[in-house]
Amino acid sequence: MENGAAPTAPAVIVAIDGPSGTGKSSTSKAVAAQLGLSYLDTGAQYRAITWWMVNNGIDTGDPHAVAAAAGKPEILSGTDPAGPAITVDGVDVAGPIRTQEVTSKVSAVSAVPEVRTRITELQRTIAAAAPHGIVVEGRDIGTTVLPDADLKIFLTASAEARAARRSGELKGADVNVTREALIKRDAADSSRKASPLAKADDAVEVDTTDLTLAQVIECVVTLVEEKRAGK
Ligand SMILES: Nc1ncnc2c1ncn2[C@@H]1O[C@H](COP(=O)(O)OP(=O)(O)O)[C@@H](O)[C@H]1O
Ligand SMILES: Nc1ccn([C@@H]2O[C@H](COP(=O)(O)OP(=O)(O)O)[C@@H](O)[C@H]2O)c(=O)n1
Repeated sequence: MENGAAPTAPAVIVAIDGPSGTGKSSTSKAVAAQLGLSYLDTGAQYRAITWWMVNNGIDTGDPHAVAAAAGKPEILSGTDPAGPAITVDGVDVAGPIRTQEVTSKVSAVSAVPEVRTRITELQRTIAAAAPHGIVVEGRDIGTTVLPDADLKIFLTASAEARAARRSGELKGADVNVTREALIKRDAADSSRKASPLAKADDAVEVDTTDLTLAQVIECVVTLVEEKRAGK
């Protein structure tokens, strides 16, 4: 099978977690496209709700205010790996959710339990509806959102490699500033009470520090194909 899922291939649910810059989005999109699966970027959903809070004057540093507003925005996520769309109340926010302001506030918003309950429910509904299966990437997919996933991957990489990758994207960004911001966000995501960033006990850990993106994709595709063959 070269491209797309064979009509008889069983649906497969893949959870890909890990800290920032380990390659979750690039790997997940490519694996989903190659195997004919749907794709869900859960970080984009947390960014979208954060964008809405900022746009509506909610103090993102006040967990009570964030909790009270958590049910208000309507967040819709597309699942096409070739063009994953995200809208809030009908507005395309694919660009605005990537600003520095949203990036600096997203950890505080996503630590609020009411936000997580709402977004987790959306994620489970989307995963259940995927016809051939789905690759879902985030921080708590293997541990909390989809604990029965067929395959769980936990990507890691050194802080240096991750910072170099991220500052390559943010043209002109100082690599040391990027590294500190990334470490701070990972610490916040790992230490929160409500479903923190964590490796599930049954996840396969892949250290991508010295691997090319193509090598990581190949590794994950092989693991998915092995799972499918055994189903
Ligand atoms: N193994 C790798 N080697 C080099 N660059 C990579 C690798 N994996 C991802 N990248 C690049 O690093 C950046 C961050 O990757 P991304 O997939 O967005 O990470 P994450 O979703 O984990 O934050 C992207 O520019 C991507 O192309
Ligand atoms: N499953 C998830 C996914 C993201 N998040 C939050 O959303 C933020 C942005 O996620 P992202 O995947 O877009 O982050 P990067 O791609 O910038 O690393 C994370 O830093 C977490 O605070 C989460 O709490 N749980």
